[in-house]
Amino acid sequence: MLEARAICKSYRGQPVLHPLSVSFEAGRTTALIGPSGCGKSTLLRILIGLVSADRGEVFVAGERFTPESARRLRHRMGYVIQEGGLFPHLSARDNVTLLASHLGWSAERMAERIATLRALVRLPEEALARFPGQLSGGQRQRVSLMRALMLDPEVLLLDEPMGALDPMIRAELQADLKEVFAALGKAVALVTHDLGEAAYLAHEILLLREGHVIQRGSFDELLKAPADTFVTRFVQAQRWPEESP
Ligand SMILES: Nc1ncnc2c1ncn2[C@@H]1O[C@H](COP(=O)(O)OP(=O)(O)OP(=O)(O)O)[C@@H](O)[C@H]1O
Repeated sequence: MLEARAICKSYRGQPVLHPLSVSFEAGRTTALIGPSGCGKSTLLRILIGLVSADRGEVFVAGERFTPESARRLRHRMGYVIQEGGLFPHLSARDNVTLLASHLGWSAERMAERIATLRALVRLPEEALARFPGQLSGGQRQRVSLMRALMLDPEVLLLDEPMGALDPMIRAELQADLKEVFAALGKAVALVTHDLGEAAYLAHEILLLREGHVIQRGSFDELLKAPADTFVTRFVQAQRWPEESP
C-alpha cells in the first residue's frame, strides 16, 4: 500500500537515512522504533511528502509520489503528530472538517462522517465545539485522529501520537487505537519510543539505528532471534513494570 524505495536523506552533509527501503501493507500495523535521532520522524515526513528525500522514491498504492501527484496522494494518507498539530483558532469540528470542506463535501456528508468517526474514537459530542486549548491531551489526540481519518485514507502515519500523554490516558488511548486499527484495516506506521507500546499495537516492529533498518519482525522475533547485539541491548534497555524495584 505504501512503499519507500532506497530513500536517502542528509541534513547539512550528515546522513540521516541511508538507502532505506520499507513497505507497509493494508491491515498491518508497523511500529518504527529506535534511539533518539535515528531518523524515525524524518522517514515519516518523507512518506507523507513534508520533507523531500535526496534520493529514492515513495509509492502509494503503486503510484509514485511526484510534485504533480503529491496533493492527491497525500489525501490517501492520514498523519497525526505528538501534540496533535491542530489549528488552535479552529474548533475541533472545524479542524476535522477543514480539508473535506475545502474539497466541497456537503454538510450532510460531513456530519455523517463525523458521527462515524466520533463513535470510533470515542469522543464526546460536546468536545467538537471546543477549541484545541479547551480539550484534554487525550481528547486532542482523538480529534487529531478524526482529522487524519476524515477522508478515509488507506494509510495512517502516526508520529508518537501518545508521547505527550500521562500513563493512564495513554493506556486508554492505546486500547482504543488497537480497536480502531483492527476495525479499519488500514496500513499503519506508528513511531514510538516505547517498545511495550510497539509490542501491544503493532504486528511488526521496525528497529532503526542511525538511518538503517536493523531488524524488522514481531516483538517475539526481536526477543528470541535478534539480528545483532544492538537489538538485544535495545530490548534489554526497556524497563518493564515487573522489573520495577
Ligand atoms: N530540519 C532538520 N534540519 C537539520 N537536522 C535535522 C532536521 N530534522 C531532523 N534533523 C536531524 O536528523 C536526525 C534524525 O532526526 P529525526 O527527528 O528523524 O529522528 P527521530 O528518530 O525521530 O528522533 P526522536 O526519537 O528523538 O524524535 C537527528 O540527528 C536530527 O537532529
